[in-house]
Amino acid sequence: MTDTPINLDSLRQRIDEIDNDILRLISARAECAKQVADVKTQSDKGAVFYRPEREAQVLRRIMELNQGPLNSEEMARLFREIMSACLALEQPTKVAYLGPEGTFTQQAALKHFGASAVSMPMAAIDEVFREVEAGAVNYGVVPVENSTEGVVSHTLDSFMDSSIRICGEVVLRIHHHLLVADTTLRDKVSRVYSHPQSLAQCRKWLDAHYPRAERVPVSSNAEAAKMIKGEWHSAAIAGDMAAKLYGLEKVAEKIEDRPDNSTRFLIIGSQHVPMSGEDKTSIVVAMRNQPGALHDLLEPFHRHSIDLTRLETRPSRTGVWNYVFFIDFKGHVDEPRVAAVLEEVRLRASELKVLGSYPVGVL
Ligand SMILES: C=C(O[C@@H]1C=C(C(=O)O)C=C[C@H]1O)C(=O)O
Repeated sequence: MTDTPINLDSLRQRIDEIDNDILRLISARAECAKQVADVKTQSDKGAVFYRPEREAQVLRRIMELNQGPLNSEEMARLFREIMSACLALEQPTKVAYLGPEGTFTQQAALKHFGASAVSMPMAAIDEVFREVEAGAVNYGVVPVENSTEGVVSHTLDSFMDSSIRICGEVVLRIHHHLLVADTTLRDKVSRVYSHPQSLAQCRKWLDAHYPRAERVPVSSNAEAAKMIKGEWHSAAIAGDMAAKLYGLEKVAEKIEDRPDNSTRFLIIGSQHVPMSGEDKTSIVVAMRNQPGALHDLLEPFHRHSIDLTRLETRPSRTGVWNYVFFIDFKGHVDEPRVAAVLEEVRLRASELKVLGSYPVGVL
């Protein structure tokens, strides 16, 4: 090793000097953010402090400028936290998420808003919607689709009778672990608790390693983690946050059947988000029950070369909504070509609701 004491000392002195600079610069940035808050308060009626499009632009710019040695995701994560703290100086952001504590949705909320946001667990998806609608919180975070198991239908259904808008998205890699408590007899595990989606995502692994264990679906992975505390023959499938929160040990790590297993979450609120330069739009459309309805709906997108990223059909719950399609596509409602397509779709559909245009998830 070349680390003689003299070298180590001088390197640490250099790090101290750099830290002084970082401290000074972060403080200067925070001062600026406070001034931004003053400008917003003076110019807006009911000032909106959190600006998803601006945050996405800041993070994308940092990732582009970054030249290492830290990788761009890591660098963006650090800037995410700096912005989170700056925004908290403007206004503390309250975020409701699908709880209980320790769920992947909480992890998604943390990833999107950073640690300075105040996050509150809700017992169900429609409660998250209600809290946002009532103005009790600024934003909500709900899961919407999983790469292995598909759509979270509760979330889509909640949009049908709500005025809530989508303000953002965040995608999380989902790693599941088999967890036990310190009182569990590991070789006697006869029951595995988890959320039905997680059980499904680990089906093959369970078939291979615990073919005889009873699989018990519960309301969330965090709930599963909590339940096994008093049961010596039970294990839970959950993620890192739940493992840490309930002090459980990992018997096996990353047991999801697909290595690219990920879940997409939506940030819901009430604001219109301006263009960030790389955006998505979500709409819900009802078509009349007639042959060729789906073709008529999709044709304008094709003709205007607009990229669809998701198409989901839900059964209608009212007479008006015969066939209901949830469509995500690349682009923003403020772009003329998108506005033109939506105008055409509006003429062909019996109902069209724009759920929101928002920045494509950065982190
Ligand atoms: C500073 C602003 O307010 C908030 C904080 C941001 C930041 O720290 O960079 C960015 C967007 C907003 O969420 C702003 O709107 O520019």
